[in-house]
Amino acid sequence: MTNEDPDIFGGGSSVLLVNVIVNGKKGSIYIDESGKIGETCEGTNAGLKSEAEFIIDGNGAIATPGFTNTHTHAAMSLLRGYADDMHLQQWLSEKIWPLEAHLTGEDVYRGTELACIEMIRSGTIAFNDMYFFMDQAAKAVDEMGMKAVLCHGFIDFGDEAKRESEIKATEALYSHVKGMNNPRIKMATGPHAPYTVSREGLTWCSEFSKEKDVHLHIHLSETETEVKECIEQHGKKPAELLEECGCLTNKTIAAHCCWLDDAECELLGKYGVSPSHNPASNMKLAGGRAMPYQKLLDAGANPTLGTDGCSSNNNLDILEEVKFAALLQKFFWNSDTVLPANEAYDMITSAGAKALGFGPGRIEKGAPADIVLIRTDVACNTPLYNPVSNIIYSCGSNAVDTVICDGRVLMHENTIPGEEEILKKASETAFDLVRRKEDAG
Ligand SMILES: O=c1[nH]cnc2c1ncn2[C@@H]1O[C@H](CO)[C@@H](O)[C@H]1O
Ligand SMILES: [Zn+2]
Repeated sequence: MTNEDPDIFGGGSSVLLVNVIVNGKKGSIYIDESGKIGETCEGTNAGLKSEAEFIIDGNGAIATPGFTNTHTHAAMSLLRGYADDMHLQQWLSEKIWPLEAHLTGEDVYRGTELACIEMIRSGTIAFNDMYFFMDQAAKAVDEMGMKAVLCHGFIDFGDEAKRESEIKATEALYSHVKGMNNPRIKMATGPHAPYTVSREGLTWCSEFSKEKDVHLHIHLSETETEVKECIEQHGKKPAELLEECGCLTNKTIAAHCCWLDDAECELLGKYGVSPSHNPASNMKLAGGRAMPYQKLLDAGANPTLGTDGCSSNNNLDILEEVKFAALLQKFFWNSDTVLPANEAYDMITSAGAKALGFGPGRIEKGAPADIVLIRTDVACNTPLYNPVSNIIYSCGSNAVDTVICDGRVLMHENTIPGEEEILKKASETAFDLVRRKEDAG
């Protein structure tokens, strides 16, 4: 790749990608100033070449639609390696929540910047994020040039005063994101889970989402214990409770979904929910069951893929995650044909983009130019019988060379502007957070 001009990172320019493999053929892609794909064609298309402000020579790279991570807690990047090898409830209540009590907006800003670096490096262009101080997460996403759906993690534990403050935080995020007027950034409601949010809280979130036409992002049936407790407390299974509270729609993204039974899968299918499979987190926290991917797909749901946060993963590498997904599904359901490479690829491209409402997740005329170049002059892509197979089963994020989101180049020739400073600041911020917690006893 030839273009050395640092302005290539500025955005708002027309870009011609030449010498790439696009939709299975050698060709080129023209990106217009508005960040949309103008044309894709075979050959180098000299006509368009003269118009483009920047030309990126892909050197035979695979041009793939950028990837979408449909469940994470981006700023938990600061908690990477802070508490490992524990049981989920103990991990949350004894380690994670006490540390999160000391989080500041500045921490979330720095942690989200770090998360964006990691995601861009694995070819991710969009993510679905649940955390706190989300105005600061929005600032980081805006600056890093990615797309995101952001929600405040709404937890009321049945307490009315707490519920009121969570409602205020959700409304404030709505106004803030609306005021940013950035089409790459959306907000959602974020009822954390059926075991941390009351019926009233779940209902408020679903009504707010419908009224404002925004997504709803929730954890669902991650562990067997929470399913048992839900039945004891509410006399219903978790997905049934969500249906009753109006939380199941085609704008709902439900993370984990491990312990859903057949009838619950049918419910998610009926409403066109997007489940987010999080295999690394489920394996690490020993959830004991993999998401029933095939049942959800057959029922009409839109299965997608998420990494979960860096404290249960411990990275945000979607290429690592997608391989885990394809392998875990086969292993757990004892079927060597479940979740084949092309379906795993759909999960991180078209299905993910559909879940978050960020275009078709395909490289086609008129679509947002969300394009990733994956090198082919590397061992993991040699030989290149089947690009999709290699992307899912053999490529690591070290093969990701260039990342373009809405026509803006976020990484080129493996370089992301400002990366060194972002890593340094994130590391300082993380140690400072832990120090504040220890000082407070
Ligand atoms: O795997 C998980 N299950 C449940 N909660 C989680 C998981 N990972 C992170 N969080 C928690 O969700 C909240 C988001 O606002 C945070 O408290 C975060 O620690
Ligand atoms: Zn989560």
